[in-house]
Amino acid sequence: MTGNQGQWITVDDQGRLCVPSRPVIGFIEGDGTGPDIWRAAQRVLDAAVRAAYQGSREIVWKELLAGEKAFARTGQWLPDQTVEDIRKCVVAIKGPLTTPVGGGMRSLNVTLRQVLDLYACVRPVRWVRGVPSPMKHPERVNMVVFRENTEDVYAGIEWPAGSREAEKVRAFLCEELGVCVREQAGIGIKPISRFGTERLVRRAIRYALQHGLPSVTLVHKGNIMKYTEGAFRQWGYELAAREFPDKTVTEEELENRWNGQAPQGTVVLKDRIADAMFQQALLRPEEYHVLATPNLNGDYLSDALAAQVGGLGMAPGANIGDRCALFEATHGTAPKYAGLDKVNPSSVLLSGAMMLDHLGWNEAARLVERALERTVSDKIVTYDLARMMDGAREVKCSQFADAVIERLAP
Ligand SMILES: NC(=O)C1=CN([C@@H]2O[C@H](COP(=O)(O)OP(=O)(O)OC[C@H]3O[C@@H](n4cnc5c(N)ncnc54)[C@H](OP(=O)(O)O)[C@@H]3O)[C@@H](O)[C@H]2O)C=CC1
Ligand SMILES: O=C(O)CCC(=O)C(=O)O
Ligand SMILES: [Mg+2]
Repeated sequence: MTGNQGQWITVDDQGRLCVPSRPVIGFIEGDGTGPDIWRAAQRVLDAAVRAAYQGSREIVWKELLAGEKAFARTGQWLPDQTVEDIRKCVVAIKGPLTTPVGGGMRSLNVTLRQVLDLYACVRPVRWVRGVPSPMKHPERVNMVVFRENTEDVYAGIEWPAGSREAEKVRAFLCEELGVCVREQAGIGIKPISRFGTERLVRRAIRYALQHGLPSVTLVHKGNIMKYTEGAFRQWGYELAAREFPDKTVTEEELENRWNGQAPQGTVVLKDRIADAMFQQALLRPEEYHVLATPNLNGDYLSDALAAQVGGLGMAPGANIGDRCALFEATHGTAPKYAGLDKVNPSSVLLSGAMMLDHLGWNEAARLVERALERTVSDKIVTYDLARMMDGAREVKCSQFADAVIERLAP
């Protein structure tokens, strides 16, 4: 029990959640447009839980500080208490947090993923009926990105051009390894490990098997970055052959052994070079289901795929580890709209629906999704969708939440 009558979620030794009827769930409001979208989403999530369970279940929210609000109140951008509280809550949800470009502090979003070891960034990209899209057939886009969340160039190992450290690394490379890097070059390191790759690909394959999805595609740039992205591909295939020998077939096996028909209950494991994957996602989206990617490819791909189903306002996500999960939209703080009660809260709302599914509260999750779809079908939308839609009624972020709540009733 906690002071406010909520109860802690616990995790058993198999990694399964034990969710009480009044779980304490942490939330970080976020910077920029974060407070607007969070307030809107929180109201809808509470209403959906009430509608689904008539008071027998309820989320007890616990605010956790990070970003500008944390700095203003504590002098720290990411207080240790926040990290500790997410560990304690096991499940939390956050708004976007600002990261300065070209200097200043490292990303708080990336730091949270690293310190909590939330190694899989899971971003489902699915079209909601009625949402305007640049695709002729947005309904064909239905993919889940599994992005490695702790390694790659996001590891934060880099030095500015001309710094003592960059010069030292340059000298080492030249003297010890015979590799010359131009003077006045900024230097970054891109670590990709077998361990990090295997746990991500394992999770992606398990997800595809559990959800009956036909394929998992490893998205890499292994022709150029042979020992990082190329290794990601290689380790992914090796993991599948070792741990899922009867459950995965490669494209080669599919053709040579199975005549193009994958056996029942198996997943086809493919790989695509990242640049080609972007055009495949536009031209033949129906051939892709789960995408397993290193960190940077997944970052780029998830925003591009979001555009195919209506934009960043419709793009949910989750950062998942073996114990904790932190849900968040794919997009950032959209600072030019901060405080205007304008942007689309659907991404964080759909992230909330993912969170409800994670808790096993599937009924409430389905209510959220259905009410959102009904609202868009009634052409009640925020500015981002309104500008692509004929005859839409453009509403504010908070009014959109009101409209979704009105449509929650079964
Ligand atoms: N996980 C996180 O917390 C993330 C944080 N960031 C951080 O956010 C800051 C801003 O990044 P930026 O590159 O501008 O990217 P953003 O994702 O914040 O915004 C880019 C554009 O996407 C559209 N958009 C974003 N959110 C919404 C929404 N809820 N509804 C409708 N449209 C939306 C807007 O398009 P339009 O202009 O066409 O209206 C916006 O200008 C940076 O500091 C960055 O580091 C970025 C990504 C993730
Ligand atoms: O941390 C940031 O500021 C950006 C992160 C990002 O773009 C993402 O996670 O998709
Ligand atoms: Mg991104």
